[in-house]
Amino acid sequence: MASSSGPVLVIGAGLLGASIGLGLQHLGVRVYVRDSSPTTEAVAQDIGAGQSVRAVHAAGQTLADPALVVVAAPPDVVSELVVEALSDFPNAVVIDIASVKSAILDDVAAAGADLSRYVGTHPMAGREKSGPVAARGELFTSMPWVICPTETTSARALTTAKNLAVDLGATVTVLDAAEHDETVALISHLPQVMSSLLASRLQDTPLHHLSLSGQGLRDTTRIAGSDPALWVQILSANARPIVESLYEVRTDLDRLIATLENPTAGGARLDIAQLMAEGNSGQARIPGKHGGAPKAFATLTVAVDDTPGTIARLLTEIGEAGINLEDMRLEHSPGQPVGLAVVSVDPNRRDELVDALNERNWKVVQ
Ligand SMILES: NC(=O)c1ccc[n+]([C@@H]2O[C@H](COP(=O)([O-])OP(=O)(O)OC[C@H]3O[C@@H](n4cnc5c(N)ncnc54)[C@H](O)[C@@H]3O)[C@@H](O)[C@H]2O)c1
Ligand SMILES: O=C(O)C(=O)C[C@]1(C(=O)O)C=C[C@@H](O)C=C1
Repeated sequence: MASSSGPVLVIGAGLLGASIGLGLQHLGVRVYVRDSSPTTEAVAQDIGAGQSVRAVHAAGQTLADPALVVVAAPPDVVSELVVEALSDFPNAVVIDIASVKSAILDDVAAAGADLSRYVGTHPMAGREKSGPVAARGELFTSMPWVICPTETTSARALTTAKNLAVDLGATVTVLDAAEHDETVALISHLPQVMSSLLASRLQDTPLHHLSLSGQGLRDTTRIAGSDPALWVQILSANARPIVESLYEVRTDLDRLIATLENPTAGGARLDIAQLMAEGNSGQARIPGKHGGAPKAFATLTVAVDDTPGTIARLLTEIGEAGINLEDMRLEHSPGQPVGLAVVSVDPNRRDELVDALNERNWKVVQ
């Protein structure tokens, strides 16, 4: 049962707003969705993320007073929407979920709004896609959700924000806004910048070269597909800590360039090995699954026909074998009508899954 009580008004019914709406409605919490785009608002209603505010008004009905307002619009407009919501709904707790926190808090405070009912938050879950069509009610399951209260935040506002995160399956971490911004500069904003910079190198690469790309390039460029309009706002609102990280990257890049300019010089190979080893040790520190200690999963590779519905059938049959899928990625061989599904599972259940898939005539290749 949900701890959140409705109605919840979600302002900004895109990827994040509609995902929150979907998750809450699934728990039986009543949600309204509002968006500056009438079409987005209608789509969010159609996918089940909540009742469109325009549709409520068009039916001559009035909106029930929301207990919680979630501002899920792009960072640039969040503070004005928070201030407006605090004034329009004097009994509601108002939260936002933007990817930057200090600038928004400063603007809300500068507007003289009632800070006791406002909490800045940030779910550390998302996708490289925008809009309600990409929304998923399970987006937040087992993912961190940062909550940034201030000295003036009321106990009710803090509890309401925590309940929302927990209801949607997330794990709550409390940080102040400055520590949040410094942290995400390194673990979220720098990765986005590096992925975009890398992918921008590919703009003039001939297609027959790109068609040779393996999983490495796909892994490192997935988020380069993110919405530029959103990231302009995120990067410019958190510029200082991002610049600090970029200086450190520049030092490493200068070091690598100098070494590779003379790769046979004494000590050059050791320096390259050190840079790679430093990467190994940083990468090993990233927890495998959120909230728990890093865990090594066993993988197995299944050849799958490149036909509609095959992956869905594979996932269903893994589920029917009673084995929890921890991760999965798809690899494609250029020009081949088959793909490779690389499936990660508990090492103790791997052999059992291989047997179950073989019995069902799947081709387990590794
Ligand atoms: N995309 C992610 O991975 C991610 C993850 C965590 C947090 N966030 C944060 O969530 C927020 C929304 O991001 P998103 O990815 O859902 O973007 P999105 O583009 O999918 O959705 C944003 C929606 O806000 C609407 N909007 C814009 N101005 C508005 C206004 N004045 N009033 C009402 N609606 C308005 C847009 O029409 C759009 O539908 C951002 O603040 C972002 O920083 C994003
Ligand atoms: O997986 C992704 O698409 C993301 O990068 C999501 C991600 C992240 O860095 O983790 C991106 C920005 C948001 O503010 C929160 C989540």
